[in-house]
Amino acid sequence: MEEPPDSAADDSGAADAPRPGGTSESEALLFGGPLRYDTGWSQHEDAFLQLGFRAMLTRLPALLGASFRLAWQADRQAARAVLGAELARGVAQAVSLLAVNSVLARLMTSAPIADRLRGAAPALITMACMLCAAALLRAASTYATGRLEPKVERVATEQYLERAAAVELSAIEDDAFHKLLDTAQYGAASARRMIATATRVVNALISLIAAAGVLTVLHPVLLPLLVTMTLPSAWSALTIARRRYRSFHAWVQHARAGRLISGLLTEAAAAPEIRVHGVGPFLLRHFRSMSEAAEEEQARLARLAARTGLIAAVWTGLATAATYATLGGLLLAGAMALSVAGTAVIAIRTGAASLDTLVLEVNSLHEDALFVGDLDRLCVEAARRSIPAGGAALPQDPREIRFDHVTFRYPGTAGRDALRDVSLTLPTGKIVALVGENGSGKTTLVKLLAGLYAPDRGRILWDDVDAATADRAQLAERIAMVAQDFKRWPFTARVNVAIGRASAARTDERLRTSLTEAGAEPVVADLPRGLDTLLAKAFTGGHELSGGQWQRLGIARAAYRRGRILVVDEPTAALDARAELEVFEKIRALAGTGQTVVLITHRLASVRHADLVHVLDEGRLVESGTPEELLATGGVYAELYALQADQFLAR
Ligand SMILES: Nc1ncnc2c1ncn2[C@@H]1O[C@H](COP(=O)(O)OP(=O)(O)OP(=O)(O)O)[C@@H](O)[C@H]1O
Repeated sequence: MEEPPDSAADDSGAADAPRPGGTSESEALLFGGPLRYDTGWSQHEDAFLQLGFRAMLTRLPALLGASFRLAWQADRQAARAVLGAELARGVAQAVSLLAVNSVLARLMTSAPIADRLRGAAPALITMACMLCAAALLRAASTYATGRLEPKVERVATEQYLERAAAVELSAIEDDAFHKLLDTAQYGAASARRMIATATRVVNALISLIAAAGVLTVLHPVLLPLLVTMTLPSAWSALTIARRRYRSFHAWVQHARAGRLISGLLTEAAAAPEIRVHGVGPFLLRHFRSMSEAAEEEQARLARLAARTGLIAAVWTGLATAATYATLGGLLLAGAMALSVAGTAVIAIRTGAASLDTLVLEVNSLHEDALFVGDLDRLCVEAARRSIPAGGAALPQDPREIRFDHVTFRYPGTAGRDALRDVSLTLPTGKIVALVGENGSGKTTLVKLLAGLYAPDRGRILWDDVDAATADRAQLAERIAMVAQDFKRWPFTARVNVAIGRASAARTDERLRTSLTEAGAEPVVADLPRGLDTLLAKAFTGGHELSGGQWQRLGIARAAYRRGRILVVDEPTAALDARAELEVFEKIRALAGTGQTVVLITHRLASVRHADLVHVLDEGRLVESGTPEELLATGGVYAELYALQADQFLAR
């Protein structure tokens, strides 16, 4: 639906970014209201957009420097080759222009033609040599640029992915950060383009300096005329590029929503519901509506680009006429020799072409730099929001983990806290169950325990060490987690288990033990290629598992991790009764080996074996105790327990 602009000079108006003004009612329905176009980053954008032509030229050295730095980072040898070849090519072009001047001067004398030709021969030979050298240098530069470009893109993409993977979970869930991720993803492709553009800028700059130098020597009035001829295209290119960039930013979330809908239509997970519930036409309708809004914006940009281009063309025409009229005037007044006028025409044409190229390429460079700027901003923002490195060491064998008056609300959510003033202990080496109705805060509590979020108020203490000051890598090291929606990696069964500790060397023994601990051996035994079966149906040879089978692999993954604290969130939701019993047996056995188990489940019969139960209700801790104590007290736990038991007794 949308791609980044690829050239500032592209005046076709096929700009990619639609305008949110066209958001249709149906989209509003789909998204529960008009899409919110966050302006969190717009101050930066505006700063870029306010740049005029002069400011753009002033920024040129910095832009060229940035391109060169990128190239240097990616491949020093190729960067050196490109720069050297382009500089030498510019010099060759300048020398050949001077040679042209010399040829014309020799030819336009009153000497006999043979003498004139003989006189012009050295300059002609120089010119031919320079043209050959320029062609060779161009080939060298093309080869080196071709080698350099993909490397630059890879380095920039790696930078993007590395930073994105290192930020806190709260950043990944933040829509403003997502918008930045969206725009910054084009930074890598832009960085790639900047290399070729920068080489063209360097080249055009050198030939322009040569042409301008020659013109200034010929007649001082010629240089301003050359500049006047080129100003209109500069203005037009800059105006169009700025419009495109502004539009791109305004529409980036709309475009993401459009991609999301089209992705849903082809995604395997949504396929059954699309077919049974007939969701296809509904999604298609919204896709069309959103695309039409985007098309309107593209048409608007095309209309404006056409108008701007036309104004620039008229202006250029007038300036060109004025230039040639001036040349004619100078000739008529006898202020200029015919040979000089001939060289001037060639120099004006070369100079105008170079200036034109320069303006367009600087503009492209500037536009690409805006996207690379987005990537830079992402890096800065990601560094600000990255998971901190280092910190206090956690106790080797803590006696307990204590939540001390912990209050937490998800960032950006209005309404109630997910956890409110919760104080509880998780004794190590025991099975602790968290119980409560949907939305009571159980999953939130374990996410805080794992360091995925920090409390807004209160502390989480590992003995006496506050987790907020602790080394996060060490904290993560201690935790193994089977989340409710654990990732079903589209890799082999082997990798799906071993990814629990991706940094460890994979050993078959460790794999087998983990599979046994999770009761997942029969799952693997049933797979056509055992552990080497690809668990991604969309690929050749791929195989799909049932929900319960996946769940056992998920538990095997957590077992493989060997974290001191095992968090299992609804581990048996997809398991049949026999498998459920078996899994709880295994979990109990893990606690027997000294591992702490934090168990979240709605199956209260399974909670009976827990050493301690904490009951949450609307984010508050309402009861704590052993299952027997809680049953005896007759509180929330006893009530929920009785409700479930009644279902078996009721006829
Ligand atoms: N990522 C999130 N962003 C914003 N709010 C969230 C997020 N995850 C959960 N919540 C909200 O926090 C509250 C507690 O949710 P939580 O997932 O901790 O409940 P739970 O007890 O685990 O529920 P369940 O039994 O349904 O799994 C709910 O009101 C929920 O809407």
